[in-house]
Amino acid sequence: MSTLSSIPILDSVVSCRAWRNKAFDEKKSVGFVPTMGALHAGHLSLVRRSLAENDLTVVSIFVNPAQFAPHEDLRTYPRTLPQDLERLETQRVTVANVERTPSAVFLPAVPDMYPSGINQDVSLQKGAFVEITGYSHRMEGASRPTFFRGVATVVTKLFNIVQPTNAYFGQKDIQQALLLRRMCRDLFFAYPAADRVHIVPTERDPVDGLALSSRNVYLSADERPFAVALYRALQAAESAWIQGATKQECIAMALAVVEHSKTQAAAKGVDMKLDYIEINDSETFEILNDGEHKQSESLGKGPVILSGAVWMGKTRLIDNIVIGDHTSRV
Ligand SMILES: Nc1ncnc2c1ncn2[C@@H]1O[C@H](COP(=O)(O)OP(=O)(O)OP(=O)(O)O)[C@@H](O)[C@H]1O
Ligand SMILES: CC(C)(CO)[C@@H](O)C(=O)[O-]
Ligand code: BAL
Repeated sequence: MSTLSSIPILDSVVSCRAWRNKAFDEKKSVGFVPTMGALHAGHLSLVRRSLAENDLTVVSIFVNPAQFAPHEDLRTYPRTLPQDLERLETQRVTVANVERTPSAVFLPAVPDMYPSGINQDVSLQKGAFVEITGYSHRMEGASRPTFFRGVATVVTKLFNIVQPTNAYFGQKDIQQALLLRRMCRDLFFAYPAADRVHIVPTERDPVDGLALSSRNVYLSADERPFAVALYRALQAAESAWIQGATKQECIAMALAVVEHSKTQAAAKGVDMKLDYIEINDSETFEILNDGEHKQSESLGKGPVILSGAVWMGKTRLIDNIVIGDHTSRV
């Protein structure tokens, strides 16, 4: 155990297991917040939720090479460990007159997490990997075909090491959270059980509503004002949906908002490119048919996900709005 901060740092799988065994002995519940660091208020809202609901809270910081395709930004991904530790130290929640603060930070090294080694090229990978098939090819999976394999694999490892009672993920990465819930259900995880995988609402910039994201630091001052166009487009589609528009009409509304911002951005020399905007079923992630609109909820079909991704120059941002109650699922 290292002591770079007032919060104990567990810098190996062995030390994390020992920490967890002690918590088992003491019959303490453990909340877990997996992150890749560069912590912002979105991460901290997950931490506070865990503090409120568990005796102990552990946060992992691990930039997972397996979820980055070879052409993606693994090398430049923001790494801000000293600030991350400072931010975690400020988090506290009082429960029954007892103040809770984060109990430990798990900071494993890449060789510790990948004992057989790790190559970002899937065709060269060796060892055990986890795939959630049939549900990973739409939305983010369509644009990042190896992403969920990398996420499911590292989160399986993290869950096996930390063995959390509860785990917390952000709605910003809604498909990731729902797929991980499905993984826990399909593979009979006990720590956490599928219904202990919690989805926490997206924290947004208080001024314009941009979803907080570690990658926002890549945005230049010129790009930043246009980055919220995706959220505005999703909001436009949402209100059309609520008024009973067809799926195609909702998408058309959203595309018009993006087009408008794109033209304004281009006038300022900012390059903006839409990756996708879609409306998908929250269970299967299949794209909704044009005929399926808001009546799908009253027919008992449950919530739908309005989501998208946009490139602002070299930065890829995602966002979503869930229509209906996704917390009732799984
Ligand atoms: N704005 C946010 N509100 C709530 N949770 C969030 C937000 N942003 C990220 N999270 C959640 O924090 C956890 C860790 O995410 P991660 O460390 O990848 O940060 P990130 O901001 O999503 O980074 P990136 O820019 O790489 O997508 C995930 O469960 C993610 O969904
Ligand atoms: C869940 C996660 C920590 C796995 O590396 C990552 O995908 C993230 O931060 O969202
Ligand atoms: N929050 C998702 C992590 C990633 O984009 O790699």
